[in-house]
Amino acid sequence: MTDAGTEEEYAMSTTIELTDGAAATPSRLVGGGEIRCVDLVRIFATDGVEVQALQGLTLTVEPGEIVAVVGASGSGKSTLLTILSGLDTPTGGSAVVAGTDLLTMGHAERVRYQRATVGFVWQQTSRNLLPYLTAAENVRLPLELAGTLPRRERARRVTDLLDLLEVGHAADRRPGEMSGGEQQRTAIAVAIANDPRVLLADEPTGELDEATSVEVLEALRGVNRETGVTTLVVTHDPTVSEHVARTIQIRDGRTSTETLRRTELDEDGAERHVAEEFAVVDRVGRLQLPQDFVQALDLRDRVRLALEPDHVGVWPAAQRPTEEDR
Ligand SMILES: Nc1ncnc2c1ncn2[C@@H]1O[C@H](COP(=O)(O)OP(=O)(O)OP(=O)(O)O)[C@@H](O)[C@H]1O
Repeated sequence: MTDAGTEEEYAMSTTIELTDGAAATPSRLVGGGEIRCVDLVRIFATDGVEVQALQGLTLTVEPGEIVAVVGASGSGKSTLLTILSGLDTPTGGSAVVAGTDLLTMGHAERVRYQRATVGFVWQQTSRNLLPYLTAAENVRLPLELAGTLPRRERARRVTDLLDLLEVGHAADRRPGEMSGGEQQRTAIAVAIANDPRVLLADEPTGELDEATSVEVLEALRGVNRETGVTTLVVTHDPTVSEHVARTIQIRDGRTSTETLRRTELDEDGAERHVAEEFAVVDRVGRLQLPQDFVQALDLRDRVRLALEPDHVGVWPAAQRPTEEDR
């Protein structure tokens, strides 16, 4: 057998163990970023039992981007958002948002971070708005607390924000007198009142019906486009990917795959929506295959691998690839 033959034989018979979830870091994501988490770990210990809610999660969101993080129940979405909002501290790894290191910030910096750097929209409409204040008063409150905008400009700012979120008609209504969608759109106005650099939304459509959810997701997208605020939406709803250019899947406390959407013009000048799926590769080369790929080929335990000049082939271990496959 020639040397080349030996190499080919080696490539053909290489197998990898399919472990349950590999850490994730596409190399293009290891740059700067307005939100940057690297190998983020959060371990909860209750009654002597440890739960690893985040198991080395890596993700970067560039300034001005809107990104959705999607995952099943228990995958670590809320844990991630709670850390990014400064309400919880990770066990390990690093998390930097708008230049603030979330692992080392002190009390005063944390308060400043939560008041000025990030805005939040939570799932429970009741958590976002004070029930005894009108929509306009709710939006005005963070402006008064911050005190950065001159008093005479606050009323104009409130009107502009309510108009941007298309809830100007509800300015004098209390949350109990508004629909769920109107409440969440008002909540977005509250969250961006002080012009934060980053907007975080945790299941913002969780309590809404399908049509209203679309309305709220489009409102988030509109705000991102109009103001340039870097936006991270966390949800279990996979249809969110139709509303944002980048969706990151989270599985077992790690980012696993990404879907990128873009609009192209075909030869006739007509718009065509293209979605591409990427697996996320970490610094040591681990990647998670998408669950539907694993199921479609019944991949389990180990798979056959082959390195080709421009791609890597993956086959069920029992199947030998033909020249055509490769
Ligand atoms: N305070 C806590 N103490 C102990 N375990 C926790 C705590 N918070 C979260 N967990 C566990 O960490 C894991 C991730 O939880 P997390 O709430 O982040 O998931 P999620 O993706 O937001 O789920 P859901 O969509 O159901 O809200 C789960 O196994 C959960 O039980």
